[in-house]
Amino acid sequence: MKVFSVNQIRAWDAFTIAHEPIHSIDLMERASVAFVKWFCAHFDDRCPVTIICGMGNNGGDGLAIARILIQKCYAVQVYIVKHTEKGTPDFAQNLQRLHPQTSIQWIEQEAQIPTFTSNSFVIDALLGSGLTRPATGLIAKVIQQVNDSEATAISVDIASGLFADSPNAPSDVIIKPAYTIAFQCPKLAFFQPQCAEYVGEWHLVSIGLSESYEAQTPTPYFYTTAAALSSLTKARKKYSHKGSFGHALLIGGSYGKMGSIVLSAKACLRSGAGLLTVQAPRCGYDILQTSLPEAMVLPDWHWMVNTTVPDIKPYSAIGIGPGLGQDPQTLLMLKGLLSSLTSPIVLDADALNLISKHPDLLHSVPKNAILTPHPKEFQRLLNDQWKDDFEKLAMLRTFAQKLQLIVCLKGAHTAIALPDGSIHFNSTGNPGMATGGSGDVLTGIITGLLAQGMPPADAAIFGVFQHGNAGDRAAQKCTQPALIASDIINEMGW
Ligand SMILES: NC(=O)C1=CN([C@@H]2O[C@H](COP(=O)(O)OP(=O)(O)OC[C@H]3O[C@@H](n4cnc5c(N)ncnc54)[C@H](O)[C@@H]3O)[C@@H](O)[C@H]2O)[C@@H](O)CC1
Ligand SMILES: Nc1ncnc2c1ncn2[C@@H]1O[C@H](COP(=O)(O)OP(=O)(O)O)[C@@H](O)[C@H]1O
Ligand SMILES: [K+]
Repeated sequence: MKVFSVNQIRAWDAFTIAHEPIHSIDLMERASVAFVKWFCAHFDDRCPVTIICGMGNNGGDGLAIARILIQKCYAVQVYIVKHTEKGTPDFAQNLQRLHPQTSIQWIEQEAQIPTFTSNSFVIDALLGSGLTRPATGLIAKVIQQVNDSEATAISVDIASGLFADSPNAPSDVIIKPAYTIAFQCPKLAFFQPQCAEYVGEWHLVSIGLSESYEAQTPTPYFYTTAAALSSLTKARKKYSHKGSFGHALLIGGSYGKMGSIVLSAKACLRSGAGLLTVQAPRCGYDILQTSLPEAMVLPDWHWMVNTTVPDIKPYSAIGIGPGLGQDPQTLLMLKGLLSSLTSPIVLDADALNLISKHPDLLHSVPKNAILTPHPKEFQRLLNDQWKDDFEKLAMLRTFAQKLQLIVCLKGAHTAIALPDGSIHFNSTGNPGMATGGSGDVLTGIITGLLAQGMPPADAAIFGVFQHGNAGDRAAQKCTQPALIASDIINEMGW
């Protein structure tokens, strides 16, 4: 799914209005009906609903939502903040459409701001994607009052005061909703850690905007959905054999850190690789052979760390990094490996940290190599610091484009930057996965997919998605706090 900027979303609305064709007031109705459908499916009519409206189209949505909820027997109180003389035409029309007996209160001064009770829902329709400056004055006071209350806030399209495509200042006043119900497509802000408390749990509702506009309008940003990946899962042919599914090589582990490479190795096999060889220091030989009899082991002559450049001819993909350590001899091995590469590679953890310490190495990383840093590792690779998450994203994009690499910046909504300048935000995964070893599992999965011949960009996007999916299934079984990396492996399968 494409992620559009506010300007593109506005053009998308206009395109739909002109080409469907549909009146803008009817499009607003469609949006409001979609919001109410979501709301009624989640909350019954026992709790009072307060709707706070601005005078733009977001406020117009709020008024239409009020009308539809009243028809459905919800107890609704409407407040309108008079922040301008004249509302938009669709706001005005929806105000007219409200039943004369609807309880409407205009807020023209601070004393008219209500207190919001803890058992109520506050539907936030003050400001939407038309935000041009931070919220101030009366609107900011209303937002503050909502945030100070214990009411459950639900934002229409986007939290009031939150910029969709650019960073807010830390002092900006923004609704902190429990939920955001966004129309048609997510906003860039939904994927930024710094916006988390201003987004809450977000859901998309379709309002039937033009499919042809979506298809023909370019954007660097995408949101990965299961539907978009369905063509990547292929049934195995009846006469296929282990040689049909590639031979992966994983290099990692060091004394005290053998668990990492064991986790990667298990995940690699579960991703469907036909054969797996693990190169590890000799101290890991018994550990690997015992814990994972399905894998072959290539013991390094060194007892504690990896030092030997492997003969890479037999392997269709290589993954290096989990538990690797940063011994000077390991560094030499990594240098040798990078200079002899012919197959696709995943670089993770200490392989990335070694490259950070020896930045010249970055230039021997081949095109389309997949790097899987968490934010700290990425910051070390960049040797630079970002001001905010939007700048981090821009830096990620430039880095991947300039070096022609695939970079999976891990975390909630892992951002996968491709050499073509696109960024793909993941839609699966949960905070239960914030536990040691989860990243090692991902390295194994992507290496296994590469070994089977999946193109690197697909392997990164599909692997990250399936890793999160398995993590979600695991969390459902054992709860997020109890989840450990092995549970992700046990839930793998697609
Ligand atoms: N046909 C459409 O365009 C549709 C629009 N929809 C709704 O329309 C919203 C966007 O509507 P608008 O573009 O009218 O934008 P808003 O409803 O966000 O209102 C912005 C208006 O307030 C002013 N404003 C901006 N920042 C302000 C601030 N900090 N303090 C006070 N006033 C401020 C702007 O100058 C503008 O006039 C979407 O978020 C969505 O809720 C939906 O109804 C779907 C269809
Ligand atoms: N809050 C979260 N939501 C979703 N996924 C998460 C979250 N925290 C961590 N993860 C995922 O778990 C993995 C953690 O990787 P990493 O930090 O490298 O861990 P480790 O080095 O311990 O293996 C990444 O794939 C990341 O996307
Ligand atoms: K809003």
